[in-house]
Amino acid sequence: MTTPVVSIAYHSGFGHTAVLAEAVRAGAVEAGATVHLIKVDEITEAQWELLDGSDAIVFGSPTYMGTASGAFHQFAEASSKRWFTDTWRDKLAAGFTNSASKSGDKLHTLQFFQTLAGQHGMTWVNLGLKPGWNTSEASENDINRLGFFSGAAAQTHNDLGPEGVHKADIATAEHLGRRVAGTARTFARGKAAA
Ligand SMILES: Cc1cc2nc3c(=O)[nH]c(=O)nc-3n(C[C@H](O)[C@H](O)[C@H](O)COP(=O)(O)O)c2cc1C
Repeated sequence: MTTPVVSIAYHSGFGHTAVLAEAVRAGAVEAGATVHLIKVDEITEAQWELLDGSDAIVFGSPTYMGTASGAFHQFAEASSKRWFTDTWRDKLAAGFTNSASKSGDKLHTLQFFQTLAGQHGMTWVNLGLKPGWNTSEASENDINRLGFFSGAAAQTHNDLGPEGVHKADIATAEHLGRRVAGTARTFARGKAAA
């Protein structure tokens, strides 16, 4: 059986987004992937090489001032070294973010990830879930309760620590991990058969 390699390249200033990174990892492991969890603000040369050897890279960052954090942007800029050599071309990419407000302009962070993936020639894997919590009978505990399509989005109250990350958002991030791992396996099989 093909074992996909999924890397999660993320930043978390105060630990909330790290909870989601763990959830993406758990989902991808459940779907049979080998997973590397990489903190982009502490990334080593060996970890850059892990990214280079991955089938899929999942980008994760809190939303700060309506975009990914400065630390994530620094990583994105540093990835230009890979852009010159097309090292990430045709890998899969996906993304997740967390912020304090229900919207908080999180969509812009996910769109930034999509642009980054596009610049590298990567193929974007969306969330693949219908929106939750959008009828009178729906619940805030629904998976994809914030109704995003392009990636996994979470909202954590400003006055709560990482233990306050919403269970539905954790489930949404786990789903993304499973989806990326499954898609990576399908692509790997397709390449092998081509
Ligand atoms: C500098 C800064 C900017 C922020 N900007 C936003 C924002 O634009 N929208 C929002 O909803 N929350 C914003 N927040 C709140 C964070 O997104 C929120 O606290 C998040 O849970 C932090 O995740 P982390 O612990 O992984 O860093 C901001 C927080 C900081 C520190």
